[in-house]
Amino acid sequence: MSDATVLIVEDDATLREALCDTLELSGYGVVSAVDGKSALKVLESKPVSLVISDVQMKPMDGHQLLAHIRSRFPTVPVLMMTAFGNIEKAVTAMRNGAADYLAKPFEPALLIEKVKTCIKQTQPVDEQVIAEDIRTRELLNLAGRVARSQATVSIGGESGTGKEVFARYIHRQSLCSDGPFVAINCAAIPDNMLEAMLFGYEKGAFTGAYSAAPGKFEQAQNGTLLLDEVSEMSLPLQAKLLRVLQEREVERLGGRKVIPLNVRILATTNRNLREEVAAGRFREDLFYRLNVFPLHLAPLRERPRDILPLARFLLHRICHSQQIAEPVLSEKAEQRLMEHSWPGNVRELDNVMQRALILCDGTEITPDALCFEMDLATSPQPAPAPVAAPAKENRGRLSEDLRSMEERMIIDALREDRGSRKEVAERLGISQRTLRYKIARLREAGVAIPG
Ligand SMILES: Nc1ncnc2c1ncn2[C@@H]1O[C@H](COP(=O)(O)OP(=O)(O)OP(=O)(O)O)[C@@H](O)[C@H]1O
Repeated sequence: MSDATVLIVEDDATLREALCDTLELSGYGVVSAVDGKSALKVLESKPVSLVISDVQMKPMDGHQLLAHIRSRFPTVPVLMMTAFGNIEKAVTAMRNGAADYLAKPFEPALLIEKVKTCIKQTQPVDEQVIAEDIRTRELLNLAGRVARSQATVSIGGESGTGKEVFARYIHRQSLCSDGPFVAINCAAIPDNMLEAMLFGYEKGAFTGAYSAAPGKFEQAQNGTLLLDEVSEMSLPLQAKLLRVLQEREVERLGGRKVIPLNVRILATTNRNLREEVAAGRFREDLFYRLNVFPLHLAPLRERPRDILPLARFLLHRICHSQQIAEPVLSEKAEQRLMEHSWPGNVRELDNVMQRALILCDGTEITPDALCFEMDLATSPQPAPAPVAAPAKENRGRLSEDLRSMEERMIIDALREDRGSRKEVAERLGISQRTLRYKIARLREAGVAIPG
């Protein structure tokens, strides 16, 4: 018995019943719909693992239904059934994102085999990469191709654009995907600790090194090491990193043994590395080592066709992890999401969706439930009134969540702009005075302010 549910969309009642019976007998949960419109209703109301749809249907044909599913339910695979001999339709469907196709008539055994494969191939929710906009699709395609080489890849782009998502994707598509994926955030760790964490250390190498420990390079052996925010590394440490990358071997701190490395290196940065080199903050030779294959993720506002599929995906991911029913986005809410400029990119969209889930009535997200970060930064209290009362246990948490989100945004922005108050205020869309006031409140509360 499988816990997967298959949705069958077929207007021919006899065939529909035969398909349902075959799948039910094989242990699948089955729901059916007579046309595209009712299929979308089913998808809105319950989680579905796979859709099997006829191509020739009216008024919405299978291709149109596929387009709706790709944009509104991007995580659900679609298996298309085409008339025998109509291979062009099958090719078009595959190009438009169908997982596979079946040419009618087909044997029940073939149906079961294809269903099994499609469901097995469905990626876990945390491995999915949404790429609906042509710019993102092209980049993903490029990432897939470069993944199979051993080239060092640097991934640039504003904060929250999905650089780590792409790095993980490259690892999964690479020849070392069976090996470990190890990430280290170079910005979050003080320099002397970062060195020990990267290269490892022997017992007694420094005060507090009570036992030997392998570094991230060793941990990533035969896999991938992601150097997140690599531009934040100090110049002396950059020199040490360069040596390891050149020699392809590492020595632990306080150790003598040379450990040969077989590690694929990926690096991300939200700064312009060329500018960092020009300003003398980043070594030119290390820049060329890391920049063998540069990929650049555009800000979300420059790939608008990603916004709604990402919003639906993020909603699905949050609801899935919290095991709650998934509300739909109203048309007006979708419009509002499209109008926003997303300075915090996909991470901001994720935050907006998390807040919307707290504020909405549980079935539909309307514009009132969309609380953007600029609203948080400009108003001392959460601005919008909930459409309906949020669940009781969430009421007290709401203002607390919003306040800590605001604090985090201010601190992140200060860190990113290296403490420049003017740029931070501009970026957050608040006056310098308001920013000064908020920083003073944070200091009073004992929060360390960067810069
Ligand atoms: N294309 C995408 N598909 C699915 N989820 C995405 C995508 N892009 C970003 N996300 C989600 O957005 C959030 C931010 O992404 P990520 O951490 O990869 O960004 P980043 O560019 O590495 O950010 P930073 O520079 O701040 O480290 C994560 O929750 C991630 O899962």
